[in-house]
Amino acid sequence: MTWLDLPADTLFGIDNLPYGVFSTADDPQRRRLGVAIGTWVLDAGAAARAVGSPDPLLEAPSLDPLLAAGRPAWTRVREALTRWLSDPAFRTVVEPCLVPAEGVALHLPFTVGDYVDFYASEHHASNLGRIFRPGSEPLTPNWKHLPIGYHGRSGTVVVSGTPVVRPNGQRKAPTDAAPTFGPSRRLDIEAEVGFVVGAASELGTPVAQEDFAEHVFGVCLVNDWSARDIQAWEYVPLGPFLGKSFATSVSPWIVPLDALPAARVAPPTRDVEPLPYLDDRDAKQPWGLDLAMEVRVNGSLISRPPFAGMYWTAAQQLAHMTVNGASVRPGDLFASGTVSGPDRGTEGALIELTWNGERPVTLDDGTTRSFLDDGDEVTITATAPGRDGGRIGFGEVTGRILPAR
Ligand SMILES: O=C(O)/C=C/C(=O)CC(=O)CC(=O)O
Ligand SMILES: [Ca+2]
Ligand SMILES: [Mg+2]
Repeated sequence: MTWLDLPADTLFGIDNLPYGVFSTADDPQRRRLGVAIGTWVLDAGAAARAVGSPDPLLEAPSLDPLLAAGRPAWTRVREALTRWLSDPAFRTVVEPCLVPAEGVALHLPFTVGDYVDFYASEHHASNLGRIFRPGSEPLTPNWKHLPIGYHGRSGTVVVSGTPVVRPNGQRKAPTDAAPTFGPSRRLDIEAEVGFVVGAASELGTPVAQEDFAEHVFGVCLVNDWSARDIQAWEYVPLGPFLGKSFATSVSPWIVPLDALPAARVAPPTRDVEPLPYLDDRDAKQPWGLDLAMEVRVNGSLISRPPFAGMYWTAAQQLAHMTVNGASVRPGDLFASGTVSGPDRGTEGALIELTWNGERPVTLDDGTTRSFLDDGDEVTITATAPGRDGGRIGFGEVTGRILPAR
């Protein structure tokens, strides 16, 4: 229980406490570490000072030092924040450190290190296989043996709200004789879940699945904007490149893994036996997570992707990403891959929802979309089960398309 007067159905209750970085209109240059609670942002550094235990990890203008500090520090800081917001004895000193959330600007909360994007939804992978590689098996022979991924461009990871300029590039439809250059005509979204690495691992030493929570700090939402025409022409044989590197949007609030015990679920049954380092069948609690996502274009709900059905978990992805000895560093971000369910209306990308443009979606204003128009605003939200029947909110990742330059 918190001494704040929060509605029972708040998505930012005391069992969530996601971390972000904010500034206020009267001091726009000063970035501060904040924690979302109800309709407020707690200035975490100021609160620590107010209770008489200033904390350098909370004074930084980003989450970087906290991420690097590792699991014991994450536990200590979360326990302290919970105590300050629960124990009425702290109310008079902590309450002045609450800032109304509607008035703050939210920034990219950490320095993004390496960025990896996976491909973990069987439904998405099968759909894209059918669309991109008609006549072949939808799933490639490796798909159920390893979590397929690629390294993306961390420098173009942007915070929610950043406009996305339509990319120019080479486009070539299978029927075109030669490629042409110009603005993408098939600009798409990918609704994904991102995992933020905190504690580094050692070069040469893989991170086993059971050590997932020692290294991963928290979870955010990701929109992996994708120019399908550029992608389809460029991706053979090395994979996505300019069709995805122009921008990747992330939500500003990082929900700690510690907020998600009630969200953990068993992943779907795998029909191919995984190699030992990927096997999670005996794990006490594998890392399936029951996030209910929603995708809106200009406010119209177009899809509800279910994260619980992802074939590969984030713990398997981290184990795979490091099994060759590659290390991870604070701020590394890896995304799940597009979250698509088996049913119509649960696909995480327009290319699937509209089946390559053949069946456009109708928005609430009566207009239709195969892919995104200039001016369109895409917003992805998610919630997960929380304590005592409550829900954990992830906030949103949103972005509006600007015309090509
Ligand atoms: O199947 C392909 O050739 C391409 C697939 C993608 O575009 C997907 C990708 O970025 C990974 C994902 O989000 O699942
Ligand atoms: Ca993707
Ligand atoms: Mg991208």
